[in-house]
Amino acid sequence: MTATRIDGKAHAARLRARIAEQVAELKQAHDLVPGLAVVLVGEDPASQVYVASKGKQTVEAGMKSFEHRLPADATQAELLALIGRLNADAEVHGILVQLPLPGHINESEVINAIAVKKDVDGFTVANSGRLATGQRAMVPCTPLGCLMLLRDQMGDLSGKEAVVIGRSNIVGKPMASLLLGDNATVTVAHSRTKDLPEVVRRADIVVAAVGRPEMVKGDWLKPGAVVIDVGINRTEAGLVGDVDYASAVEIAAAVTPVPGGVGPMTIACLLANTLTACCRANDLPDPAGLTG
Ligand SMILES: NC(=O)C1=CN([C@@H]2O[C@H](COP(=O)(O)OP(=O)(O)OC[C@H]3O[C@@H](n4cnc5c(N)ncnc54)[C@H](OP(=O)(O)O)[C@@H]3O)[C@@H](O)[C@H]2O)C=CC1
Ligand SMILES: Nc1nc(=O)c2c([nH]1)NC[C@@H]1CN(c3ccc(C(=O)N[C@@H](CCC(=O)O)C(=O)O)cc3)C=[N+]21
Repeated sequence: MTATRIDGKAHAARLRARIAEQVAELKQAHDLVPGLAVVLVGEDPASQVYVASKGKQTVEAGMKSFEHRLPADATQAELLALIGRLNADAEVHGILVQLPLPGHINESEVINAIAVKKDVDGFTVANSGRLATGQRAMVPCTPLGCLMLLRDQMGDLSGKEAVVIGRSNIVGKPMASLLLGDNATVTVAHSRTKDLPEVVRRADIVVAAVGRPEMVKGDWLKPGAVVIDVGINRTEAGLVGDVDYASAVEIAAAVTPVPGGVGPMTIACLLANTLTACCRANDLPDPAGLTG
């Protein structure tokens, strides 16, 4: 039997509709409009595509979108000055600095200049630490989107064996924290992991965030596993994930496709975090069902 194709695109569209409703209520009850500022340094074509779709979906949800494009040779001081202005701007509730940044810029200094309450990516040290210690945080968008898809597919994750492949600060580590928060038993694998197929074979949940086209094969999987493919790899054959979808669907219970899986959820969760940041900035309760 072939696995369920987890329709991240449709799930994200439903999530955005719920966000738009809550944004309309916020406007009506409190005359507040959430605002998201996106900062893009340089002209990386893939980044341009994401930034454009983020701006479009922000406006469609009834929020304000502010785009700031800096040339590839912009200095770190210029970037920090811009972040300082956005931190002080009452119309801006969320700030996203598109990564990667050009090599001459210190990424962590820039990210940590973002006001913690406006850090809708959840990438500052303060928000990473809050998530890791179980305190109220802004949760990184991609892992939050993966968690929502997993809960939707499996219900309670308590006691499930989860294997996260990849240990980056923006995907793998926060994903592991979220799965622990839902009481899964979590293994984090990486490039030094010995016998990765054997590690993956014990997992009820596999989250692949590696950046290697179609690395995870169907015969690595435990029959009935739920597989979340975070990978976005541009190959000559087009956009592919980190999971070999064709062989995975023969063994798994459910698999996310690329495109149309995690990617659209990432952007929807960015909108969710912007709404959450706006509510928190105004001492209102968190929006229902959006914070993970
Ligand atoms: N859909 C979405 O919204 C998003 C998608 N992405 C995509 O997700 C993927 C991962 O992104 P990101 O976390 O930023 O990537 P990083 O390059 O920061 O991290 C990759 C991780 O994979 C591990 N790894 C590399 N090779 C292997 C291997 N052969 N076996 C096991 N582990 C390996 C690395 O291990 P080590 O630490 O030892 O080097 C590292 O921990 C990329 O394809 C990226 O484009 C990213 C963000 C959002
Ligand atoms: N500060 C920061 N925050 C990020 O969240 C961030 C970032 N920098 N840098 C780049 C990565 C990557 N990322 C994606 C978002 C959406 C899709 C997405 O919607 N993908 C579509 C396909 C899009 C296409 O065709 O290119 C899909 O999977 O269906 C993919 C990748 C966010 N990132």
